[in-house]
This record gives sequence, structure tokens and C-alpha cells, in this order.
Amino acid sequence: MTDDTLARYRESIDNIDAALVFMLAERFKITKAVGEHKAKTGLPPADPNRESIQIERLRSLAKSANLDPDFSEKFLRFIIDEVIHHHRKAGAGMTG
Ligand SMILES: O=C(O)C(=O)C[C@]1(C(=O)O)C=C[C@@H](O)C=C1
Repeated sequence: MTDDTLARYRESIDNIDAALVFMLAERFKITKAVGEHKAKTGLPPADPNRESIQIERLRSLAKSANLDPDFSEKFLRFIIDEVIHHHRKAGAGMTG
């Protein structure tokens, strides 16, 4: 039996997932440039002060959007940790 309601919900979920992938691809495109800039200028891969500002901002945005701020922080942390990992590789001259 086909469930049209569920199929419609899933269509929307698939669109949102696609948008997330495109947004993440754009974010990683720009953080790649940041990593190269940092490697070239000798800046450290991680900037904990900047991270604190980003996390506070995202937590506040999450609250106004009715999204769990702890989840939002974990999500951003996960992404930033991956970016730092890329930055470290760029700093060591190991891209890819
Ligand atoms: O803004 C920077 O300095 C970055 O390298 C980008 C970024 C991020 O992904 O947002 C990643 C690592 C830093 O610790 C802080 C922020």
C-alpha cells in the first residue's frame, strides 16, 4: 500500500537533505581557502575564541528557531573539528 502523506513528507526531507549537502559543500569550499591562508601566513589551525563566539551565536539562533541548542552546538562542533583536521593537513602540506 502506498502512503501518499509519508511520501510527501519524505520528498520534503530529501530536498532539505540536498540543501544541507550543498550548504556544507560551500562551507568546506571556503574553509579550504581559510586553511590555505592560515598555512601560508603561519596562523594556527584552530581559533578557540572565534569558536566560542560562533557557538554562542548558533545556540542563540537555535533557541529562537525552536531547535535544541545543545544539538546545534554538537553539530557545529562536529563540523569545526573536521575543518581543523583539514587545516592541520594543509599546514603539514598534505592536502586531499
Ligand atoms: O575562522 C577560522 O579561523 C576558521 O578556521 C574556520 C573555523 C570554522 O570552521 O568555522 C574553523 C576553525 C577555527 O577554530 C574557527 C572557525
